[in-house]
Amino acid sequence: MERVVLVTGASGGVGLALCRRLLGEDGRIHLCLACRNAQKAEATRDLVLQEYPAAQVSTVEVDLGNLASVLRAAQELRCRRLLHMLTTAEGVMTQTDRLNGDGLQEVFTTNLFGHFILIRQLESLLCGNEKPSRLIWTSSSNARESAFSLSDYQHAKGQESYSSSKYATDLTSVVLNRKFNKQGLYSSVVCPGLVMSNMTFKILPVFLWVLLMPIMFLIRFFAKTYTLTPYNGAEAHVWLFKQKPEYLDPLVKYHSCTSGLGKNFVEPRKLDVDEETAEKFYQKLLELEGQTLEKYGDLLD
Ligand SMILES: NC(=O)C1=CN([C@@H]2O[C@H](COP(=O)(O)OP(=O)(O)OC[C@H]3O[C@@H](n4cnc5c(N)ncnc54)[C@H](OP(=O)(O)O)[C@@H]3O)[C@@H](O)[C@H]2O)C=CC1
Ligand SMILES: CC(C)CCC[C@@H](C)[C@H]1CC[C@H]2C3=C(CC[C@]12C)[C@@]1(C)CCC(=O)C[C@@H]1CC3
Repeated sequence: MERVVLVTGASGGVGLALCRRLLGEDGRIHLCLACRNAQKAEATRDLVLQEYPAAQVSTVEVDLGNLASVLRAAQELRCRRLLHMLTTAEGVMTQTDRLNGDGLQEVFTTNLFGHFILIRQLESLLCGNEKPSRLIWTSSSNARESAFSLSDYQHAKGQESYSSSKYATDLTSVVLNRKFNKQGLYSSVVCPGLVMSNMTFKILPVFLWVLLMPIMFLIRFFAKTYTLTPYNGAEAHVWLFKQKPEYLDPLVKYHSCTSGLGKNFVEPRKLDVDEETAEKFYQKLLELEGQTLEKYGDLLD
């Protein structure tokens, strides 16, 4: 049976590189590109098919920062009936987090809660299959406990919404394993390292990064997480794709690394999470999910 792999944030950066690399690893997979914009999704599909003309590639439109869009996408995916792996590679990092149309913090929703709802809505496809299914969350080395607080888990009050959302991602993955491993669903978190992408181009302009490139190649001899290209950044995702999920440690983050001479490898590092906090946070996510489903009852089957 073909394996169906859904990649969010597939239109650029690590997500697009991951799509290409997965097809290079296994041309028999069915790749589903999840993008927030239908035109971009089609353009990405064309790009991937140019490289792998025989590949099975479909698209689904989903804005992960918009819960109605997430529920509609889940409905559509449920109709397609199969899903074996979901990997997140979308993300927003901004100094000015704000409320979205659902009245939730944008960074929290896009980086975590939209995916949480998507996964919960796709539970029937992901759980109880003959072979284990898997989730791969793109987290970050920037996930910091100090940025996260249970009382303000959407990070409405602080200035570190990105770090908070990534820490929340790590917590969620730990609990998802506890709840769903028995049903054959396994979750892992990865960090792509420092990658030149639209995200980093918002921190410094492209020309500055280009000027800094020789320095960064030198730094890479000492800092292995300077992966620099999206291709290298997707190393940990691709490595996980090839592992048996039931043998992975749920309390580990898998870091994409690149040596000074450009060789890619994966480094597992223990997650800095308190399991009790993780469980409490998960209960809060369930509460928020309840409110969301009540609000959007018309989008449920
Ligand atoms: N770059 C880096 O150094 C690091 C990145 N990461 C993480 O890696 C992941 C990928 O980042 P990277 O490839 O660098 O970033 P990019 O900005 O290049 O790519 C982000 C992708 O997410 C999509 N996206 C953004 N917002 C939404 C949304 N609301 N709904 C659906 N899709 C959305 C973008 O789509 P569109 O094309 O429409 O904008 C794009 O395809 C992120 O989770 C990021 O946090 C972690 C550590 C370091
Ligand atoms: C090459 C250096 C001489 C100059 C670069 C300095 C900084 C702009 C970068 C150093 C470490 C980077 C980093 C990120 C952004 C850019 C830096 C601060 C991230 C925060 C990007 C998003 C993440 O998820 C984690 C990254 C950690 C490292």
